[in-house]
Amino acid sequence: MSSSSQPFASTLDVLASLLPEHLLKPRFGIVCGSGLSTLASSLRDVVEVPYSSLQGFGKSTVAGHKSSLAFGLIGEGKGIPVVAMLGRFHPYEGHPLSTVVYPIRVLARLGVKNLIITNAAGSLNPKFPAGTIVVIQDHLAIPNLAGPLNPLLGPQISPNFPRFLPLSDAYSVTLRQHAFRAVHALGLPDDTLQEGVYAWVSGPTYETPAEGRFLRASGADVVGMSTVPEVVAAREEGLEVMVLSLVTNAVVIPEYRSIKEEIRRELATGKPAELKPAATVSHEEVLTVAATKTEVMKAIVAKIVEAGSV
Ligand SMILES: O=P(O)(O)O[C@@H]1C[C@H](O)[C@@H](CO)O1
Ligand code: HPA
Repeated sequence: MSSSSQPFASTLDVLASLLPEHLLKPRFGIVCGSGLSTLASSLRDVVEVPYSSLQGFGKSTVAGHKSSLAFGLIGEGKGIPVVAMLGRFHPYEGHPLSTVVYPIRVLARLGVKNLIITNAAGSLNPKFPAGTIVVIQDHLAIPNLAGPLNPLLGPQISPNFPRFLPLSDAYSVTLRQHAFRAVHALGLPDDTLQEGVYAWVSGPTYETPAEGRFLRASGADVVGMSTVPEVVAAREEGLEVMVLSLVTNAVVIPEYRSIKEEIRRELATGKPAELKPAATVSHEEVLTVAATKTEVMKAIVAKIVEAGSV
């Protein structure tokens, strides 16, 4: 899609008409993942702009995602202007990839230079239980490997962008360092924050045990249904990017049980085989765990913004 077919001018005009001068040039963008929209509650002087008033924005249809941009200040004194996306768009909702990444491109055009993306994710790493926050150091874009789901497919949005975008440096070293310093400065336990690899899957189904095992064997620590298209577009726009994944559940990867063996035993002993259905994950569980960690996430995000704005 070319830049002329995206309504940037209209979106930016609306924002300029609604925002006071001191909020119009945010230094940081923050994408709030599932259940994490309350990350914006620590902003001061907040102006919230519903996505419905912005041409080019979709509507977020997933529980735990609001549908607005929140502009405000973080930190003491004059404060640092930031913009938070309260709700994102996922391809599984039916949004085209150009819509999924449109808000990121708008943030870049507002002057945002640093982007903190958050998400809720399932853990593939037994050392990362629910509640762990993972600083993402790399990703596996599973849909990109199997089909046309890269947001940069098609005509380039700007002639200034490279046709072949490198991603070996996608995750900002500076911002990741700020995150680990933040945990130390806040006096949080060392295991609050870990680092690892995010596997992007299209969803909306959660993983089968075989898929979980495959992703784990592929080197992924967490898995989720968002984020990677945003990272790719943000890098194309030249932003520094970091991702904080909040582990909300363990991906269910049980030892396989042999039904054949169980029935053989039943026939031999006369004792009925147990039913014991497998454990499952639910979005309610994801939102419940996310809610328990928003204060910690908020504190870490604020410290990263302060450190990244000096
Ligand atoms: O938008 P995020 O990635 O935070 O949301 C996760 C992935 C799915 O959208 C949903 C599954 O529970 O939560
Ligand atoms: N799998 C994929 N996406 C997710 C999960 C999961 O287990 N938890 C939260 N988002």
